[in-house]
Parts: sequence; structure tokens; C-alpha cells
Amino acid sequence: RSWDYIIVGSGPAGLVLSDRLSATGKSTLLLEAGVASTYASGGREGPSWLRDSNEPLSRFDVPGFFGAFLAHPDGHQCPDIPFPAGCVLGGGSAVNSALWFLPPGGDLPWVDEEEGEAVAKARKKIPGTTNPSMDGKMWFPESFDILGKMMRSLGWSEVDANKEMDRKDRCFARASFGNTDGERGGPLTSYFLAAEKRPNFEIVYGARVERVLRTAGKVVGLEFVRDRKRETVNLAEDGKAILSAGVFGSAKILWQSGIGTRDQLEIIKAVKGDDMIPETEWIDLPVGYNLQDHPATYVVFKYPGVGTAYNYSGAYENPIPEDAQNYLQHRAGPLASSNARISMWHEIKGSDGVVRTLQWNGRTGTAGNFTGPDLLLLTNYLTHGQTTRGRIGLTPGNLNHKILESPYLITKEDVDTVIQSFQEVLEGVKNVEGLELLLPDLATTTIDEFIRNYSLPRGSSHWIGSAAMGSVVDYETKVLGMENLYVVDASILTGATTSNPMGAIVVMAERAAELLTQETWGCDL
Ligand SMILES: Cc1cc2nc3c(=O)[nH]c(=O)nc-3n(C[C@H](O)[C@H](O)[C@H](O)COP(=O)(O)OP(=O)(O)OC[C@H]3O[C@@H](n4cnc5c(N)ncnc54)[C@H](O)[C@@H]3O)c2cc1C
Repeated sequence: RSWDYIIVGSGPAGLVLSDRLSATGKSTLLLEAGVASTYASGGREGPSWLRDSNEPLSRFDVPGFFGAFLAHPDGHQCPDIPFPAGCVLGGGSAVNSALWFLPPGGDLPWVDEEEGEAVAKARKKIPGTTNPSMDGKMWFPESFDILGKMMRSLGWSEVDANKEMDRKDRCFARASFGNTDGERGGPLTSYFLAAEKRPNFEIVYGARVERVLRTAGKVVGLEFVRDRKRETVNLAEDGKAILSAGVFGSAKILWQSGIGTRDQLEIIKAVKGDDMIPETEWIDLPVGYNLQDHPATYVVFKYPGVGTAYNYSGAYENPIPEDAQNYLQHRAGPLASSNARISMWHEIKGSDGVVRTLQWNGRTGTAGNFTGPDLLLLTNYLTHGQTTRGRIGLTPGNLNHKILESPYLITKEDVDTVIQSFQEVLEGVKNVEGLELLLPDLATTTIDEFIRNYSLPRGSSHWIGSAAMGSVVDYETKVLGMENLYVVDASILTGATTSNPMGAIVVMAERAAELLTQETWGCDL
């Protein structure tokens, strides 16, 4: 059988495409390396109390289990990626904390050309909620109340992040989640379940795609490994192959298909030998470059009366009985979301003239060596406009991913901007009676020294880049030099998103789906 569309990978981008491409009536195949996740998709995994409840829930449906992913990855962590990364139906959207922010115009100038239609489609599918518990109660409101008070004291305004998407300077909002009816929802519900109902759509689980099979610039099929056996699928004569395997997964498939820089292709050739596509067919593109993440820097506060942060990781196997019942019966309580409660943004113009955005996310909780009750955590992310670019590549021999060049705060202007951001926000601490700053400890260090000598992990799992639009794919998301190979996922974004990236990725995939289903496009660009 030959397929009109073959999509590789079911992260948020792959799920949007599964729905939108199969809606055309054309045969659509989704190849996913992992297994089913949510109950509705066939997933049945979870702690015994959840399975015994007879509720239609798997571990992936319960938003509060976000914290359990790192403690109980149980085969859902991508085996070749040395950072948190979900290899399961939904990809990152199955294991993340489901924070959902639609992107301001500047994030996706390419999408913006179309008067925000893609944004409207994404909003309709995933409206988002700032009050995820179905009892209407705001659980653990302290971080919003206390830190919101601090920001008001500095003259910042409260906004609705998804209604006023373009307001990202000196404002704060309640954290918004992509959850639906107290369950994870998001792309796994709104897009995947629509696709799954269609007779022209099929998904193969456990299919780890190794490479596209191509004659010069035309893909004729894909090769994947399932249950340790090598299999192939065929693409129809005028079919399209779309890689949505994420920043790491899509780059690796490109390299294994002979597309990328020579140093990476030679690492693969050393392992695959004659099985590798001949050098005469290699296509030289900067795959793996342009890597960005949101560099995270933590701030810890103490405030009397906040109490001990909820033990989300412990709740996986041993929940507080009332909380388990509240969730099972009403989809309410602490387990109806992760504990992020406030997001804040401001913009700073650097000495290089570039305007950078900084996002701060707050919750009850801690970082570093601080333990005990009454702790609040704010995470600072340098987001849109950062100029540091890193690079990923492969490890010789086992072909696991590795960072070749760090994407974290290398340029002077990026570092200076984070310092300035801290100086501006921490000015507010003195305005809130009882609020005490623990990290950084400004009695023993300066903000400047703290940022420059920071020793906690910087990673936020908000990767973008590696197959950037303009250098690896064109404005139709087609791989340069190829006739019918496309990349649609976080890897084609050219710069870090203003907020947590899932909203921008869904909007980008909506626009890509429009392009992929059009016969002709782009004459006016
Ligand atoms: C722990 C964590 C927390 C996060 N929190 C948030 C948050 O709260 N809000 C937010 O907006 N963002 C968050 N993110 C980031 C967000 O989840 C990602 O940006 C997003 O999922 C990336 O989407 P994607 O479609 O590019 O690919 P991915 O989500 O990376 O999905 C790629 C998919 O491809 C599959 N795949 C990979 N290789 C192959 C192959 N060779 N063959 C077949 N299938 C393959 C994988 O199994 C996976 O399903 C978080 C990420 C993590 C890991």
C-alpha cells in the first residue's frame, strides 16, 4: 500500500498534522516510536490506585502527574536523548506541565502573514484555562497572590495571557493550561481523537523511523524499526513525507537519510557502512545548528504561611486519599494541574539594539538546597530575541544525541539582559512585607555574580531549531533540495518562543497544514 501522507512523530506538531491532513480524505499514516498514552488512545498505564479505580484514565490523563514523568519515566523517555523528552503518543505534550500560551505575532512572522487564521484555529481547538480544577477552586493560589502583589508594586499590569497575546511587556497573568475538563487534553484530545476516527488514518506505534528512502531528491518510502525488525512503507507517487519527530528526532532522521553536514553524516557512515546512502547523494544542509532553549535561572523566596509545597511526585504512588478521590470523582483538586500559577513577561533592549523578552513562571516549591515550608519558586527564562545559538550532533558509535555547542547564555548581550531582568524584578521584594529572598542571597553575592557563576541546570526542555526555516527547510516547510520531504515541528522555528513553546508549535503546525494541503502556494512571498 502507498500513502498520500506519512507523518513521523506524534508530538503536538504531528498531532495537528494527523488531524488536518487526514481531514482531506487522503490516506494518512502516522509512525510513532512510542506507545499509546491517554486512556482514549488505548493507554492503560498508571499507578495501581488509578488502574483499580475503573475510571477511564491513564497516567497521561492526570495533569498533576507531570512531576512523575522524571521520577517514573518507565520507558517513555526517549532512549537516545540525554534530557527529558517524551517518546510516547503526544511526545512532549503527553509529559509536560501543559502550560498553554498562544504566541504573540513576533514569534512566528511567517504565520502572521495570514492574518492570524492559524492562531484562531488553534484557539478553537484548545481554548486553554486558568482555572483547571473542575470544582472552580484555585488550588495553591499563593504564588499568584504574593508574586502578583510584588509585580503590581512595580507598576506591572495583570493581563489575560491568551486573550491579550501581544502584551508581553511588564505584565503578568494567571498560568494558562491546555487541559480539558480536568484532564490533560490538549493536542492529544482535540487533534488526535478527530484523526483517529477517520478510516483513511492509521497509526503504527513502536515504529522508530531510521531514514527516508530516496532517489536523489524524491522520497519513495520510509524505513523504520519495530520489534527489532526493519520494515518499510511506501509513499504514493505524489505523496508527502513529513518529519515531526522533534528537535532531536527529526535532525537524526535527516542525518540518517544523508542530509546534513559532512561531520555528522560521517559519524553515521562509520556505523552503517554500505547501508548508508552513497556520498554522491548527500545533501549539505546545516542540520543541528541554530539550537535554542529557554535558559532557566531560579529564584527562591520565603513567605510565612505558604506551607509545604504539594508532593506531586509522591502523589503518583501514594496520593493523599481525599485528593485521589476528589480527582477520580470530580476531576478536581491538586491533581487537576501542575502547580504553576503565575507567568510574567518584560522586554529589554540590549546594547546590540535587539529587544529580548524574559518570561518568569512562579509556583510554590523550591530549587537548589532549600528545603522546608513556605517556599516560592520563580523561574526566569530568557525567551524571544536571545542571540545565543547552540548545536546538536551525534555521539560516534552509539549515535545518541549530544550538545556540540551550548545554547545557554553565551553572548554578552544575553547575559547582560538576564542580569538587568533580575535587577528590575527583584526591586519589588522590599515592597511585599514578609517576603524574603533566599536565592540569590544578596547578602553574600551580587546579581551580576549570581548570573555569571550560576551552577544549577539551565535546561527548560523548550528546545527549538536544528532544522531552521530558511536554512534547512523553505517557507513551505520543504527540505531544501528535496521534492516531497517536509519538516514540521519545533526544529523549524528560527528563534526561541516568547513563552512555553507548545502554543507556538501548534499554531505553526496549523499553518504548515494549510500549506501542505494546498496545490500551489507562495507566489506572492
Ligand atoms: C518535561 C517537559 C515539560 C515541558 N513543559 C512544557 C509546558 O508546560 N508548556 C509548553 O508549552 N511546553 C512544554 N514543554 C515543551 C513542549 O512539550 C515541546 O516544545 C513540544 O512537545 C515539542 O513538540 P514537537 O511536535 O516539536 O515534538 P515532540 O513533542 O518532541 O515529539 C516528537 C515525537 O516524535 C517521536 N519520535 C522521535 N523520533 C522518532 C522516530 N525516529 N521515529 C518515530 N517517532 C519518533 C517521539 O516519540 C515523540 O512522540 C515541555 C517539555 C518537556 C520535555
